[in-house]
Amino acid sequence: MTLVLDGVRVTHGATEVLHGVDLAVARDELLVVLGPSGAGKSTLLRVVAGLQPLAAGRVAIGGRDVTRLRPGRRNVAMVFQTYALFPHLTAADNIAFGLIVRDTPKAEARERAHRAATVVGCAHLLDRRPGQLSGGERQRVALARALVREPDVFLLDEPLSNLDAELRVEMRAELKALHGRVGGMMLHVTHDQVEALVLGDRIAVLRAGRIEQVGTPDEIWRTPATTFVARFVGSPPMNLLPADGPLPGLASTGQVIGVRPAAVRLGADGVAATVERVEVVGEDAHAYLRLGEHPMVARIPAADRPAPGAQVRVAVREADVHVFDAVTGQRV
Ligand SMILES: Nc1ncnc2c1ncn2[C@@H]1O[C@H](COP(=O)(O)OP(=O)(O)OP(=O)(O)O)[C@@H](O)[C@H]1O
Repeated sequence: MTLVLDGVRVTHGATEVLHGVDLAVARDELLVVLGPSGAGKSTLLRVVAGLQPLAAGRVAIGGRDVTRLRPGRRNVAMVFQTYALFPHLTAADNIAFGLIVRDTPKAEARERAHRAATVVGCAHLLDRRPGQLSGGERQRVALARALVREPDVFLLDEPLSNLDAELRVEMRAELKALHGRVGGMMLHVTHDQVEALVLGDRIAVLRAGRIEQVGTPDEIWRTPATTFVARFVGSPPMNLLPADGPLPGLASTGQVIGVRPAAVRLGADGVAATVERVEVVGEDAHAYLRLGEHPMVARIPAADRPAPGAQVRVAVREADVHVFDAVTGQRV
């Protein structure tokens, strides 16, 4: 079972929002679509769900061309950012709803709803209505509702974004564990790079309707294909400097060098820099430096941080340098 998008183009009037997207999701793969707001992530999910007409291209699930199939005939289930639960129905009825409308006998629907709720850890909440549930509990009910239909593809549209930070981290881990238990193809959309790195078997980075890179979290992190990916994944973002800038000899003219903040070393040797400001984030500090006209940020242990205004020296190991083409932004 695979999901394949082939040359998918979507237009809204004169605006093209997906420019010929090719993407394949393997059997039992959790693929995260990562990109900034407006990149076309939700549109991509809607394409798979059958909610979005295509200007060109095709969608196949398990070798079957579903491009022209109605949403109800595709065997996909979507979990929305807002959960979209029916407020007047209990959790049990919300979960069973998709089965009931497909004429599943009531007793069987209840039984399957209970099983799905047990898998996601909300079996004790089945008699409550959405208004009596917390955000995280609603999230579980929405997941159970998707799960109960045993879909070929799960589509998750920023399902964690309405949760507070602590719960988001907890549900993120649970979602990954859930996928480990139930398998199936999951397409999970987020603009949160940490979520993508933690959750994804692979990540597709989407920018302005085009896929910039598809790879494992490790590949995306270690070998970003473009300057966009390099800066979008990582916080603070990767430093980019011209090859003939303050750290010469690391690349050729016409190239850009990239250095992750954690790879910037402050010490006795190297290029002179001024500390403009310092942010302390728990054990870490982000030192915002200026090397002549070029800004640079270093991530260092908070205990070693210099004072604002201090003069420091900056060194970078060659092995830590990423090189990109200055014009195309592509990795060299
Ligand atoms: N019905 C529409 N008519 C015109 N433009 C639209 C329509 N729906 C979406 N768009 C545009 O298509 C682009 C992609 O939207 P989409 O919602 O897919 O982005 P996204 O990456 O999911 O963003 P976000 O993270 O903010 O939800 C945006 O520029 C948006 O303004």
